[in-house]
Amino acid sequence: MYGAPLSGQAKKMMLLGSGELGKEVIIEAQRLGVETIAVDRYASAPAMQVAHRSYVIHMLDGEELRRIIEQERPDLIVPEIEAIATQTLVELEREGYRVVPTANAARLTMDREGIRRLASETLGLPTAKYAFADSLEELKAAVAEIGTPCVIKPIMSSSGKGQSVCRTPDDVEHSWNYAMEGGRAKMTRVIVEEFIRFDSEITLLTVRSVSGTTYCAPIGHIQKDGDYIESWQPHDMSEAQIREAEHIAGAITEALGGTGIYGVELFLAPDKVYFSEVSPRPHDTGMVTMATQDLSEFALHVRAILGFPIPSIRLLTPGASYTLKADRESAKFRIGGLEEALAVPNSQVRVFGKPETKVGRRMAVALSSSDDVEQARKQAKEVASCLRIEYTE
Ligand SMILES: Nc1ncnc2c1ncn2[C@@H]1O[C@H](COP(=O)(O)OP(=O)(O)OP(=O)(O)O)[C@@H](O)[C@H]1O
Ligand SMILES: NCC(=O)N[C@@H]1O[C@H](COP(=O)([O-])[O-])[C@@H](O)[C@H]1O
Ligand SMILES: [Mg+2]
Repeated sequence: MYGAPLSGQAKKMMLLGSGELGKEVIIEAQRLGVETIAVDRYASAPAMQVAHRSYVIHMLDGEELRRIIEQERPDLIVPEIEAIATQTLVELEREGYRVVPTANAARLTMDREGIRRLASETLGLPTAKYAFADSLEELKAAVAEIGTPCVIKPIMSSSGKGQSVCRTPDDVEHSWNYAMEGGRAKMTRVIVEEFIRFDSEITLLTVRSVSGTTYCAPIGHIQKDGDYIESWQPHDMSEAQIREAEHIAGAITEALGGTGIYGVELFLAPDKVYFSEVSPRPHDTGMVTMATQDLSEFALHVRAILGFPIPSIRLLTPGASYTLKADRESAKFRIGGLEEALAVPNSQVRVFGKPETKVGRRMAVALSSSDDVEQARKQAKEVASCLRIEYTE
């Protein structure tokens, strides 16, 4: 039971991170009458444009984070990105605040080391071989141990930032410099991972709610330079692969605990399913669920974290998503081609409303549905190809 937004008796949700995924979370929360507060490092972020209030703070600064949380006293603190002062969230949770799904899940997934050690060393889940390094010298030794090709990533980064494939020992220095430029926090540690030659990769959206643990139909996706380009649902998998994928997703989400949606990323190799990483929140490749499921991943997250039941999740149709990315930096641009894009049948577009473009920044996504998943992929790609960014400065 809760009162109307802004009445003083409302259920208050504070989102830490206000990008395209958070925007949809806020919309779903408002559909259930929740008061919403959006926080991010820059003004006019997508979720801020639909929230009741917003704040611009440096979310890696524990003091700033605590100040805003104590001022607002939200019922739910919902991390939307990894780069947050998670130690402060752990303390606030101890003091009685509710962090989604748990402060410990946010802490462990904030850096690749925490979640990788939990998955591999504590739970014994299959992962690529890995090692960590804090300097170029250590990285050379780590690459020699793992072998080439290998993948090198800052331990704190997302959407492929600072990530590169190291093909020969001669590439190590370049990979190190690239990781140092791309990492989010002032952290120099990197992870080196064995390069997995997978046939395909998926996100298994896993929902933990009062109704138990439920798995959405697997989402296949293609990534370029560590960032997602297109996704589709369902992805064709054998029974054995589905069983193994659900086993891995069940184990990692059980260990992280709490309620909400998790995006479990898995690599499908001919004879093995590998755990890659997990988001304790909606996943970018899961935007496709806005076109395919009765409850999108955002609706599921909100329902689960509010403690409401999720008796069923229905895949209504196969579907696909395809991203629109910027190719230069600009604060003056327009997004065009919507007339042509929306003329493609069974298709939709989400324009995120980000105030600035950057090289590789995701600005919009095309969504399509069809009885046939391959047809849906073609349509989504066609829709995205109609969209264009016109830079006016
Ligand atoms: N060990 C690996 N072997 C082969 N490919 C890999 C490996 N690690 C990562 N990749 C490729 O790079 C992509 C991005 O990697 P990863 O998910 O670790 O990065 P990320 O920055 O956390 O991305 P996001 O935040 O978008 O999930 C993977 O989806 C996969 O396509
Ligand atoms: N893979 C993670 C992911 O997709 N996160 C989404 O991108 C936003 C940041 O975008 P920006 O870097 O363009 O500001 C985040 O706020 C989240 O919505
Ligand atoms: Mg990933």
